Amino acid sequence: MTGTAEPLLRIEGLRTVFRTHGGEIAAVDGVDLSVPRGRTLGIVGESGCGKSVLSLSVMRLVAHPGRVAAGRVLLEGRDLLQLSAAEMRDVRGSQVAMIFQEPMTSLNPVHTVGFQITEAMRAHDPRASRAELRDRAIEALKRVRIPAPERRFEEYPHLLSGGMRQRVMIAMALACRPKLLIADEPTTALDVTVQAQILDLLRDLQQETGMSIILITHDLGVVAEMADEVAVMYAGRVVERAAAGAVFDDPMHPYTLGLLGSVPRLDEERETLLAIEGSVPPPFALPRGCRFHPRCPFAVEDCKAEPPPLRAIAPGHEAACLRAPVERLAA
Ligand SMILES: Nc1ncnc2c1ncn2[C@@H]1O[C@H](COP(=O)(O)OP(=O)(O)OP(=O)(O)O)[C@@H](O)[C@H]1O
Repeated sequence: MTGTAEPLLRIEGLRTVFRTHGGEIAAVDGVDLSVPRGRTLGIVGESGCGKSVLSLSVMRLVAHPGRVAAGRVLLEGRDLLQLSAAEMRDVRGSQVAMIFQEPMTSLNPVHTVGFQITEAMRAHDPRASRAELRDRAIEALKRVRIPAPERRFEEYPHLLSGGMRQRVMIAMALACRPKLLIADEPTTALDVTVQAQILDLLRDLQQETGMSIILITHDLGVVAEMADEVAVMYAGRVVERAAAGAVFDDPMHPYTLGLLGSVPRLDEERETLLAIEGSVPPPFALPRGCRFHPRCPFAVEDCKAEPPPLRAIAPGHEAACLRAPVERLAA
């Protein structure tokens, strides 16, 4: 990753497992990542590759029968996995906040928007008066560019459009000025125009506040627009990691090439592939060796032996592939 300054968040050797009838499975299996201050890390990969479990692990919100089995999640050097439940509650919202794909499931339909924002604020500042909280909540609605915030404050969530609901969620998430915002598919449920508005808003808010963002998405267009750094996940592991420009211009892992819908050719033009065949194997049916090898057009016998570690292929650009960079393989 670029930059030498200490990152805001460093994830080391994270492993999150679920107990199932067939035994314990690892949905996140040895992930190392870092998020620089004020920057956006995009985490991409197909459905089921472990993106959401990774973010829930950072928030310590993995529900039973799941648990974080190993690793460290260092926020400014402090390991969140070692905090007491009370300390972690304090970190959530005040230092790290999260927004999800479908805001309606996170907003309570029986309470007004204002009530929900002020309750979230009260949890972190129990001594604030009602009037103070109201003012702050309206301020928070203004920050996310919600028109007529005083009126919206009194309304119930179902009266708002999907885009407005996501703005309310962002307002709640940012109310306590977190240093890190985790956005899990924040625009997936929205139509394209609204999607662009929400991404613009997140970018503006990042400029204003200097917060870091982890943006989780299966949409490479969103990542291209937003991310400074990109981590590509496959079957619970990071398979490629670099500055966003490098991942898009010079992808080195065959899976990334597949996601980008392109294969390298001698004349350096890209030829479109319809899709990578097959799907992400579930954690209980992982192939030996490289987890991508059954779907990989470049796989050789050695790929079936050991899982390849992430290694630097170019400065600041890592890939977990014996054959990387695969551009060379086209020659
Ligand atoms: N409660 C659970 N019990 C067992 N396995 C689980 C549980 N929750 C998630 N998993 C497994 O963990 C793996 C990763 O899931 P995760 O939701 O993180 O993927 P994702 O990349 O975020 O996909 P999506 O975009 O569909 O949410 C999946 O194979 C899933 O089956």
